[in-house]
Amino acid sequence: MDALSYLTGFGGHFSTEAMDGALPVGRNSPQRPPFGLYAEQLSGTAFTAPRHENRRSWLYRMRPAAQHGRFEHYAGNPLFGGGMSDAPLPPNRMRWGPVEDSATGTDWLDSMRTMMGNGSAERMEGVAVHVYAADRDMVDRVFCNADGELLFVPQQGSILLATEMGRLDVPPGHIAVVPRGVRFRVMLPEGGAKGYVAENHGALFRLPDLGPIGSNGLANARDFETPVAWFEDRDAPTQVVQKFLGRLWQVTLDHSPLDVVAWHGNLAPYRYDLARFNTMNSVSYDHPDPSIFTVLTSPSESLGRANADFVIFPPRWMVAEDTFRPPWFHRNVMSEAMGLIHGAYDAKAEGFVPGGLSLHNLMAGHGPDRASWEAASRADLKPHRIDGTMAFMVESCWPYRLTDYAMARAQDDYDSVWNGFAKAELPR
Ligand SMILES: O=C(O)Cc1cc(O)ccc1O
Ligand SMILES: [Fe+2]
Repeated sequence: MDALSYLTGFGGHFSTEAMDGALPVGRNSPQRPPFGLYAEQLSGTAFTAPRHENRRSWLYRMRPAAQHGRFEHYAGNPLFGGGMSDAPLPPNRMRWGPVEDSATGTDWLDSMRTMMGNGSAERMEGVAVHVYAADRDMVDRVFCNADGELLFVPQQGSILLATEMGRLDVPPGHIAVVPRGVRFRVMLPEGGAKGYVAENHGALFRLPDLGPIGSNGLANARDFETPVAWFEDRDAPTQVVQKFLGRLWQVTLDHSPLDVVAWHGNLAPYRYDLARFNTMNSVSYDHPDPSIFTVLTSPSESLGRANADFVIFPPRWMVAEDTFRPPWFHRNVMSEAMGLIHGAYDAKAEGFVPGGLSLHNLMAGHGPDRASWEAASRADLKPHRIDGTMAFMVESCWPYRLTDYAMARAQDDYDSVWNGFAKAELPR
């Protein structure tokens, strides 16, 4: 397939048409849109959200999205959504091995497994973390999430997201966000794909404020890429599976709903190459709080307290003097889900592997494992480059609960990575 085209900028007001003359000019809803297309507004924020937060787009499509029958329960994947475990959640540190393969012939949708989540789709706050391992394209069907926007973090295999608003290539090392309600299909490379998906029920992801950093840095707005309009004119039965309030529902259309010929607005899918992140770090002493690595943030209603922060641990120089350079020991009021795309993470010498996942819920004591602590406490503090690695964290102000699926698969010996620290010797 030819290289796909993108429009650049975060949250910009884009206009794009896949056919000349399809996009109405000067008004959103003309009496008769070009070619008999149907105008449809898709909103991501309340109509009355302040202008700087207001996100919506106008779609010009071959049939109205309203033209569909009754949704019925979809039984194809009980591990996606479906609620958290009723068993009491212990305050333990938790860790999981790499995403397990699915049965041969499983597409992205049926391979999705919900690991943890907080808040509620119904109250429109909180975040969930899912994993996928698929080896088959979605054929004659699309997915739609009414419960929030989806942030894809591919770990193995480049995925193609064919959405109502255009197509995105998303290789490992990139992330992509599909807005709530936008229908899409996931296409896979030879050999399949694995990865993580963070589902944001709350306020839309945005770039964090930069404060004293100034007007540039971290993820720069110009590096976000939104697809140009693309559509398929396909009169064949197409199943739409929709997640709504944590359950999966299905309806079959007689056509592909990926039939948006033109659109304009500031609510759209986007992708971002994590290698473009302009990483900041200490050039004097001490290890900064990981908020310095925030790519995207979804605020809660309390100032400075994120519903979800998407944070990365990218390659970077470590130069701090007289400093324990890896993450310190800590107990946080925020809760931390972490994954590893590739390489090794500087606080865990062993056991946190690419494709794996960890959870440190609020007040769980954690930080460097003993091997990392010993190495870093004795290291010669020359400038050192952490290379060939990309870990990420979905940090939330609400503690995560686990699904039964995740509970059953947690490593049972994770606590032991903090065994055997020698007692401090006080002067007598
Ligand atoms: O726990 C972790 O590994 C994530 C983390 C990284 C860091 O650099 C500082 C604090 C923190 O929670
Ligand atoms: Fe932490």
